[in-house]
Amino acid sequence: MSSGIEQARKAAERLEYLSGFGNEHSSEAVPGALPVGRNAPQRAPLGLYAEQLSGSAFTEPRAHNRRSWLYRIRPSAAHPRFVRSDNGTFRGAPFTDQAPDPNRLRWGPLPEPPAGTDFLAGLWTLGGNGDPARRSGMAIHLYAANSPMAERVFSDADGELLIVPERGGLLLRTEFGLLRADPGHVALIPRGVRFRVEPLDASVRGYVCENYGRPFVLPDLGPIGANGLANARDFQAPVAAYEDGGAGTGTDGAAERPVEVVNKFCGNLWTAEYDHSPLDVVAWHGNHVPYVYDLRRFNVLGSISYDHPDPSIFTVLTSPSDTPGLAGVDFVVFAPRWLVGEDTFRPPYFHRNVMSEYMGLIEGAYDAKAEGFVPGGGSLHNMMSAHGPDRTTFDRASSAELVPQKVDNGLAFMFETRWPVAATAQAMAADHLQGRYDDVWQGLERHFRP
Ligand SMILES: O=C(O)Cc1cc(O)ccc1O
Ligand SMILES: [Fe+2]
Repeated sequence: MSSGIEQARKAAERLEYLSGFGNEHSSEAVPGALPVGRNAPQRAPLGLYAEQLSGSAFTEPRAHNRRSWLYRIRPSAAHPRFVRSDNGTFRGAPFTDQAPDPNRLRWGPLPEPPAGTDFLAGLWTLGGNGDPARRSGMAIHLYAANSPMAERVFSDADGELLIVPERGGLLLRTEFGLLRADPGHVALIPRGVRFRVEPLDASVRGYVCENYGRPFVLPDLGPIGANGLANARDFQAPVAAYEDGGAGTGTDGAAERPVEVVNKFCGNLWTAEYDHSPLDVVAWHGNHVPYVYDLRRFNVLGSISYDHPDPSIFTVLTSPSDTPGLAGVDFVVFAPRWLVGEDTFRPPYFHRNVMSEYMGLIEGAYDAKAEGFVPGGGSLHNMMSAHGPDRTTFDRASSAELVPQKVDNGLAFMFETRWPVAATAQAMAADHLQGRYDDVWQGLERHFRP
């Protein structure tokens, strides 16, 4: 095992977390670092600089207002000029490489990248919609990496990042502290928050939803009641931890080393070389914070009589738009559950949807597809494209004996967005784009006997 992985695993052992979604959390890595009773005392404790990070306009209603106060060794303003750097395979909206494609598309997993590829270099954009300069829309990325972001840090001004590991665990070192995300967990890095990723395994892979729109929140529960779906207390925010010096330093007074800070801004990467790590926040409080969530804690609800409910019942997080019920993007999980519907076609039904659906698979299989939809791969069923069970699944489910059935052989998810997803040129040219996806719906025979 490489010493990088060993170090990351050691740091990821027994992490402490703060529990709850959207809370006013607070944390200090050094006792007394957090000011009491005010945000900006004349002199912040311990010689720290006070700084606000605003994730919403100052004046947004309380229910949507997001900001955190950070108490740091250097103010974020102390940085040199950013210059454009190569975007590589990490692309931003507007996605105009290709005309948006109405066809059903499916990809296999990303190939293993060259040795020395870190999370940032390993990001590969499949497509998206909207415009980060308008703070609306989303992008779908995959990542494959095998190296730590050793001396570099990333932040995304364009949106928040929902990271969905599929293979291998990640240690996320953020301005707010450390998070661990293994396959089956998701991690969220809010807009503008600086972080580094260190793999906990030799080769890591997964998905990222970049949400340019309003921050993800828990969906309303309506008649479901006060509990269910993703429970707020299962979201975990980090406790304060800081680097004093270069990236990876944790001790007081270590020599400051240069750190490359990469910022994604309106679709492009910009880089500046700092003379210290910007992960130097000793204490913080607020509600604009990163978090992790274990998808296995999702409380799956469904039909206990008949029919297959719409998958909105599986929404973990939603990014609302100005139209009630119409999400910029929903994050939906298909977690282990019982199917008991009587006289019901139990797998996902055939349908055409005004919303666009990107699906990925974290492990196992998905109950609408017998084969070809594999962990690390993904499918895109764009606005109004006809999709549903493949032929094998249709035949099987149409004649299955309807005893109670546990679906527990996989963990799939969906990024469902209000606008069509335009794929990037690299996604349409990729070797791992499956050429004959349409065939899964071939041979669905005519059974009509009037
Ligand atoms: O597999 C899909 O296409 C996603 C999906 C799942 C489901 O249970 C119902 C509708 C739907 O679009
Ligand atoms: Fe669908």
